[in-house]
Amino acid sequence: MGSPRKKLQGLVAATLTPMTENGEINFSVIGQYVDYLVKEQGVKNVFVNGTTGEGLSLSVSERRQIAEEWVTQGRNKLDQVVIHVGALSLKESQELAQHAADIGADGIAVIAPFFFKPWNKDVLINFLREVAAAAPSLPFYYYHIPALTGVKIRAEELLDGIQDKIPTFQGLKFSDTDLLDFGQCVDQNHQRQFALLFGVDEQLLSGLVMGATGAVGSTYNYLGKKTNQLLEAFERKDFSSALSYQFCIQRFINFVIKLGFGVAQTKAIMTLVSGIPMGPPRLPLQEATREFTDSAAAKLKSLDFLPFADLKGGNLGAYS
Ligand SMILES: CC(=O)N[C@H](C=O)[C@@H](O)[C@H](O)[C@H](O)CO
Ligand SMILES: CC(=O)C(=O)O
Repeated sequence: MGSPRKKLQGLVAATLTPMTENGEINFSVIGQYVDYLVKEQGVKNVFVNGTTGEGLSLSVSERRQIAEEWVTQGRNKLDQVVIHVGALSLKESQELAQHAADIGADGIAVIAPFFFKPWNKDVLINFLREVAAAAPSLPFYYYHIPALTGVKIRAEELLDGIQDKIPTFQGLKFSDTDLLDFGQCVDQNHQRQFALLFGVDEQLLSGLVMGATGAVGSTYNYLGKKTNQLLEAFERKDFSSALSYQFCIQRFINFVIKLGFGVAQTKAIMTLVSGIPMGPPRLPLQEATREFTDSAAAKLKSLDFLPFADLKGGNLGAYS
């Protein structure tokens, strides 16, 4: 603690919370899950107990145990384990923040409270500051997801001068499609001290062009390898290949969105692709149907069998 930390970069998988058929947390597969992400997907950072992890549907005790399991199983395997500690109760959020520090997590993230909502930037910052102060040694990330929280305070406004108020502020997880707002976050991050992590997987390439320093998302659980190829192509300025990868990812996400896509469906896809049972989601989410899983499986298969070279003659011709 206290030593300068490595900046959070590259892909960060928003982890699912494995559950048994009885709706209990299935801690026994988290070790396997870590190995799968690292070895099969090339993903070495995780974001635990967020949207994808059904964090807001879990008890505080469950959240603590899950965080602990990821930190323990991830030791010497993962680069960073960031714990989402947002809650409607400031007290619970502080408890989780302190717990994350105690167990040796690498950072904490917080969403805006979404029942009684902060209606301006100052109120939101006051709330975030109180949580961050409960873990003064841990990097703090704001998790901007206005479509789910209903808190639409712009991220670029929040970022302006934030380190004076929250000294541990280290960055942002930006889960919104407003590239003006995101671009203005990047623009004011002159010293590049913050991690600006893009959170809309189907639009990652746009986020990268706009200056994202990394990405957090649900699809990196099972499309991490493919997305890493996108990142590599972008790094070497091979934008034609980067776009091919993005389109391939979009074809899949577009397909499942039309069938109805959320955390329950992500659990079904991950179970299918990784072989690790993620189980059903917790109410109010409903388990994915067999029909969904079969269609998603067929789509994944067809995309994997389509080599990127074959795309060149088609709609990507103009870019190659
Ligand atoms: C609302 C939501 O869950 N967003 C996730 C992260 O923020 C994304 O990773 C999406 O699941 C992904 O972009 C697919 O739409
Ligand atoms: C996508 C993401 O970051 C989350 O599930 O919280």
